[in-house]
Amino acid sequence: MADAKLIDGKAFAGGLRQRVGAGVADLIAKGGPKPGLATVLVGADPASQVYVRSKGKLAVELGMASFDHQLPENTTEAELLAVVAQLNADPTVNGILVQLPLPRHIDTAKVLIAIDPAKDVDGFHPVNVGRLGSIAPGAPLDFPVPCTPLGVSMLLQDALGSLSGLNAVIVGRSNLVGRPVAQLLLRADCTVTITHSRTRDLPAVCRQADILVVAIGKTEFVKGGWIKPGAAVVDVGINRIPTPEGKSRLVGDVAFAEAQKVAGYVTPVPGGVGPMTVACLMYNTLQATRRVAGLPFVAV
Ligand SMILES: Nc1nc(=O)c2c([nH]1)NC[C@@H]1CN(c3ccc(C(=O)N[C@@H](CCC(=O)O)C(=O)O)cc3)C=[N+]21
Ligand SMILES: [Mg+2]
Repeated sequence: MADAKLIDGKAFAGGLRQRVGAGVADLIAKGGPKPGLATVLVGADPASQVYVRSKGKLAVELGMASFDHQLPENTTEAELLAVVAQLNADPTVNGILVQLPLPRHIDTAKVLIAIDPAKDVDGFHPVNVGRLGSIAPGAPLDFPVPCTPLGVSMLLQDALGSLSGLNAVIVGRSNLVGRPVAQLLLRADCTVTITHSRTRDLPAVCRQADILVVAIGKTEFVKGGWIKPGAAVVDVGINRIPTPEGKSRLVGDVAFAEAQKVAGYVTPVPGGVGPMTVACLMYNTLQATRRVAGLPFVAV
């Protein structure tokens, strides 16, 4: 069988970013507000600093305002909640992203519920989780949807066209990825199975999948023999592993070389889902700004 087609997330994200940039220019040209994205990072984790910086940089490239808040590791929950309240009240801020994970002494759920749902560009507020959890098949996504799952569904729709009736198996049940991916694929009329660490005979369940989405956080966990020939495999994993030269490289949750021999489509790591996450954050920030300006929902 021929090797799988590569799903080029980096290229698709480039196009999406361009469309978002055009949407920002159009909004401002019509007298609308300049979209503003605030990122909040607690602590000095170097990888998190890189992500937050790249988000701020991209926002500015697309014509948005960027507000970066770096707080020390020992920030109290009350102090973080005060920052969130200040951003909620600031009319120049349309999107708020609190980088996760937060330090252990802070209650993440308490922080996420404090974010104004209209500014919740991660889609993690319970109101937005509930909207996605009760969406009708094919109904418009006219509220913030978690960025990585939104990116996954865009890539699948671009690669496969209609997803109607396909068997989708999701490996991983996190609130950040697995569950919202399941909701989006159910909306797209897939038959959805969510698997996890207690699933019996996981390889056999995976082999039923026309669409296999893997978000489990374990390096090269899914093997080639778990994949149905011709399936579309989306690898959400981002595992940083050391190289013999003392550097590090990114590896996914799927054994890529094996998958490539069996699958019909596969996303690479890096260059697959990761760039879509950041582009979808920009998309959500534009859409949040259009909504406060009272403009109708249009997908870009
Ligand atoms: N509130 C919140 N929202 C998030 O969306 C969020 C978060 N917290 N915490 C951390 C994770 C991680 N994350 C990534 C975004 C982009 C890439 C990305 O662009 N990856 C590139 C490679 C980047 C590199 O080389 O390091 C790629 O896969 O090609 C990766 C990871 C967003 N996250
Ligand atoms: Mg996100």
